[in-house]
Amino acid sequence: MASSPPAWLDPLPDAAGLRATDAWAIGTVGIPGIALMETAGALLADAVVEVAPQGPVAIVCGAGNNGGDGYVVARLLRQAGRRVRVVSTVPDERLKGDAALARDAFGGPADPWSAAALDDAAVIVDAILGTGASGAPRGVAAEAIAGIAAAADRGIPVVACDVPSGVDATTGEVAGVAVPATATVTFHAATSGLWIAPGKDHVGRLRIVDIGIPRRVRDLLPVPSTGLLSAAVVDALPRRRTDGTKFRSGHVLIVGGAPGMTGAPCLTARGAMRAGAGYATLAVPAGVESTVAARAPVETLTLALPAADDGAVAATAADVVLERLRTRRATLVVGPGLSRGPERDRLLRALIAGHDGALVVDADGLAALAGDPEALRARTASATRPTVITPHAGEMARLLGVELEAVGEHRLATVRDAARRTGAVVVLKGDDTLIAAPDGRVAISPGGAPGLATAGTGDVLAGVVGALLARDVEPFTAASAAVWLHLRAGLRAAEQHGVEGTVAGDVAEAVAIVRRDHDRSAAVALDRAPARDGG
Ligand SMILES: NC(=O)C1=CN([C@@H]2O[C@H](COP(=O)(O)OP(=O)(O)OC[C@H]3O[C@@H](n4cnc5c(N)ncnc54)[C@H](OP(=O)(O)O)[C@@H]3O)[C@@H](O)[C@H]2O)[C@@H](O)CC1
Ligand SMILES: Nc1ncnc2c1ncn2[C@@H]1O[C@H](COP(=O)(O)OP(=O)(O)O)[C@@H](O)[C@H]1O
Ligand SMILES: [K+]
Repeated sequence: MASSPPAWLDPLPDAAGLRATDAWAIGTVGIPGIALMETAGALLADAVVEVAPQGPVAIVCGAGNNGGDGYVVARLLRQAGRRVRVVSTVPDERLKGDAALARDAFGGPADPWSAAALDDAAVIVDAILGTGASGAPRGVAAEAIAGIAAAADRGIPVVACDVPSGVDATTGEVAGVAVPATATVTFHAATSGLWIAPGKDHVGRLRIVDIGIPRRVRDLLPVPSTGLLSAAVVDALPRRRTDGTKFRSGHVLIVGGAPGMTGAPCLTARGAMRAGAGYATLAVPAGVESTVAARAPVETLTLALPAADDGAVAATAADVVLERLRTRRATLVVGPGLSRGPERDRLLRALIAGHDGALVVDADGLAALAGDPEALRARTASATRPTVITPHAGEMARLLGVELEAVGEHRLATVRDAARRTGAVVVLKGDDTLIAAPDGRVAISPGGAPGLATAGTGDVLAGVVGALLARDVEPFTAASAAVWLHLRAGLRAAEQHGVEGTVAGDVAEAVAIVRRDHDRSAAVALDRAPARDGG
């Protein structure tokens, strides 16, 4: 990652980064490892008590320091009068260093793993694998993880130590079995894998606790290549000026629509205009132009394009679109409701080759590039042609020519691969949305807005991205800000209409409200800032 990451990305270390942080605290600052482990164990014990204030506690420990944390919890809870049963996935003699010290302080070896140890537990502590795990859980560790999952199915809550065992702390991948935690207590900083599906869905309530590692470590170690999106991304966006014009506010030209699919491009136009575009043009097949004009926001223009035999846009429409773009600079958004077929494949290639400005490819536009992500390289090689693509998992699978399951299982690797191969900024949509730049940086949007899981919200997002690119916002920032505004709009729309009642149009409207509220609170913060020298 570049040496100064954007201020709006909260760095998320990978497992190696977190281990380096621990090593720095121990080796350079001189904090004994066992002291860190004691603090970690004490904070974990607090969480266990919150989850289950009484009743027996079953603690399952692994071979490494994650297991060591488990022995600290065991000692502290036993001292507090709880009935504690500790089982280990490895023979006692495997324990070394701090983990062995913690075991000794607890007062001796644990019993070997047995599923029966969980039977009467009021709560289970998963201290099997942490940031030192690699690959799918093996042997007794795998057996114990499966046993904990079965107990969780029976309703026993599970508190995970640092990371749910079986979840890759860096990628969020689950190669075999993984613990479904009720809560996860993670130390110093949450790693990227805790935010990415499917691992994210095993974390439960996430608590990040301070174990006494000085914060300045952030400035000393390499900056992680992944980060969590923060509200500050909106501060990076330009605002309309009093001397602005509708064209300076940004022009978005949307190519899409087909018989039976007239709503999609209209939603894209709505998203674009509510995100600040001053001007939007809907370029649609001639046969549906009047329908689209009737359904689109009244502020938008339409442009009739030549249609193919199926009524959808013909390949020759590229000339009409490119001619319009020559006379009126715009960000091109291609794909919403476009429909698929060879005509669209040729259309896409002509637009990619001929359009010199910013481009967003979404939905059926991506289907036209199936198995050929490199088709975008010729244009992305030039910095003057910012390109953002916005696939969901199915569109991503088609684009890269891989199985849908593979995208779901390897979201971080897949989005990075797509960005590298296309040279574009790639938005892999889902509950967690990942935004990758070709240089390897990834911004993670944590999701948690199920109201967005409804038809047409992706079309709205494409319009928001288009509007921000049309204001000359750098593409990684534009895509990230669009995803942030869209997520918040999904939450906002659900406040008003309920999660079940939210529709895509509500989300487009809410984009404007979310932006307004953000800008207002930013203005208030400025008003409250201390006066500068002489002011
Ligand atoms: N450092 C510090 O100061 C602090 C660290 N802290 C804590 O330490 C944790 C990191 O500890 P760690 O580095 O010891 O690694 P950890 O995750 O316990 O597991 C390694 C063991 O698991 C094994 N193993 C690996 N993969 C496996 C697999 N797929 N399937 C089965 N087994 C597998 C591997 O054995 P192997 O198979 O390689 O012989 C190895 O023995 C961190 O998450 C936090 O909880 C806190 O106390 C705060 C201070
Ligand atoms: N649980 C979820 N499942 C699917 N999409 C979700 C979910 N939560 C939020 N979203 C968001 O909703 C949007 C759906 O887009 P997309 O799948 O393209 O739908 P459409 O093509 O109908 O507009 C994306 O921005 C995605 O990130
Ligand atoms: K764990």
